[in-house]
Amino acid sequence: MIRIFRNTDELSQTAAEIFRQTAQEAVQARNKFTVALTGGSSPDKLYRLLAQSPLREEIPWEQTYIFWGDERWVPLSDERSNAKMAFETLLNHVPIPPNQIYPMWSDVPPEEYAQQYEDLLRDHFNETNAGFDLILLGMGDDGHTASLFPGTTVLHEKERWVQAYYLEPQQMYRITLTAPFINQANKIVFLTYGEKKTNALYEVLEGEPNPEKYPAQLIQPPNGEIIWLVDEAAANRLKTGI
Ligand SMILES: O=C1O[C@H](COP(=O)(O)O)[C@@H](O)[C@H](O)[C@H]1O
Repeated sequence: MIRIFRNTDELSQTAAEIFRQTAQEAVQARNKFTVALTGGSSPDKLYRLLAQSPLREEIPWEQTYIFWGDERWVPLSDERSNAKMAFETLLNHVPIPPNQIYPMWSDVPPEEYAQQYEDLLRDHFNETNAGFDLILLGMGDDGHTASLFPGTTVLHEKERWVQAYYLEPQQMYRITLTAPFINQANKIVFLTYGEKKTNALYEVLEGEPNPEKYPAQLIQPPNGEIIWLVDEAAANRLKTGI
């Protein structure tokens, strides 16, 4: 499903509403809500909304478990850290038990840590016997999502849930959930806005299949729901929904 908004306020408000509703439904069904956060700049407004009344009081934070879809391999104090941004805008302001928040740390070698994070996820989901209730994703101007960048070997991963690799153009390690694992989620919500994303959004949603160049095309949950929340600027070249 693609939903197009006039501005980022309306888009973020809808994303916050989906978050609230999904959390409440998951807790009702399993007494637990498990979500993977996205990094980058796109979720900033959403996170701030979730931390404010009335949504703050309506979300079952005590039963919420927070993971990340990807991370830049930097310490939590680094401005580029996806987790730092989420703590500052959201997690420091809501009553989630700290032991239910799982940032991707950078204090052991990245490949080793990727395996540890995968083990953590496998333990978590073995207990509940369910996939993520919700994965939030952004999309870069180049069509990457999470840390699934164009032309990288992680795009071909079939078995692993989490992988780390050196991203040469950015001269840094990245750690990311893999596409097959993301696709096991019950619900995936993309937040995509701004005219810089117009071309990539068109290619991902309506262009020829080419996930090597536009990795967000890999995100197609066979059993889950996928919702693209986009603004008019990003949707400018789309035929669908306009
Ligand atoms: O590097 C990243 O970029 C994408 C997109 O970021 P945005 O600033 O365009 O929203 C983001 O989804 C990902 O988590 C992040 O690591």
